[in-house]
Amino acid sequence: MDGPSGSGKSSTSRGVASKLGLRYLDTGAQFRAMTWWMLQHGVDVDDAAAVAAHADDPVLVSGTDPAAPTITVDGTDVAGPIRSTEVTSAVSAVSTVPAVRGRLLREQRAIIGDGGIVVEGRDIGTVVAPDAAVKVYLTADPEARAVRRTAEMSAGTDITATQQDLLRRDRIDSGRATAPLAMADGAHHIDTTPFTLDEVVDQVVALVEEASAASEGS
Ligand SMILES: Nc1ncnc2c1ncn2[C@@H]1O[C@H](COP(=O)(O)OP(=O)(O)O)[C@@H](O)[C@H]1O
Ligand SMILES: Nc1ccn([C@H]2C[C@H](O)[C@@H](COP(=O)(O)OP(=O)(O)O)O2)c(=O)n1
Repeated sequence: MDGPSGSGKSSTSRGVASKLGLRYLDTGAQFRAMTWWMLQHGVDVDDAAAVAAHADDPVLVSGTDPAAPTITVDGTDVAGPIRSTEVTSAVSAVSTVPAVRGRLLREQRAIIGDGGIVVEGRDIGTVVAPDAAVKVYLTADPEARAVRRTAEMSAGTDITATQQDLLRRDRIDSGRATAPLAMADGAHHIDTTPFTLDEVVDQVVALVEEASAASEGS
């Protein structure tokens, strides 16, 4: 499941995984955890060489229960801190560093290798798991994405500023040389703007059921 920020990847992926009894991996949380570690250790996130030099230092553990996903860095629970505005502002820069992507790619494939999982991010269908049984690319209008994100934040958060940050990250995530955000070959595109979360979950569950019926029939 790929798509830009606020398109509904996390909530849809968790809903689909829960309904189908699958595991769940939020790769954005892994990039955020790497970014949190860099900021904690005073690494200049705009210095790609400095970030690359520390790419293998943090120890990340991702819990894959869709009802209660977890993430720790060096044994510390960082589920809250990785959503801070500081991490959100810095995460696209850290995500452009090939050493960071390479390290996380290895860990993502190891987790996926255990089978039965919904994985969400920016490059899952294109790079991490191009042979996935079902690939989904979610989008939503920028206004809808900003309204959804702002609703999650504390009262008084400015929708215009949130939308500007989403669009800034879209530009970096889509324009980077390594594994840019892009729709994978064979992906199903769902524009979630007019649909409720439950409707999108049902659409994706139907795609998975169709794919599994087709593979049993072949
Ligand atoms: N189809 C939808 N309609 C309305 N709100 C949605 C929909 N899908 C997700 N949301 C809400 O939008 C917000 C952002 O969704 P999220 O799943 O975190 O997006 P992403 O992982 O793509 O950034 C969440 O508060 C979520 O509950
Ligand atoms: N597979 C991935 C997942 C996320 N990233 C990067 C790009 C995103 O701006 C950040 C954060 O991702 P995340 O999915 O947490 O972002 P949102 O919650 O949608 O705002 O990580 C990536 O480069 N590749």
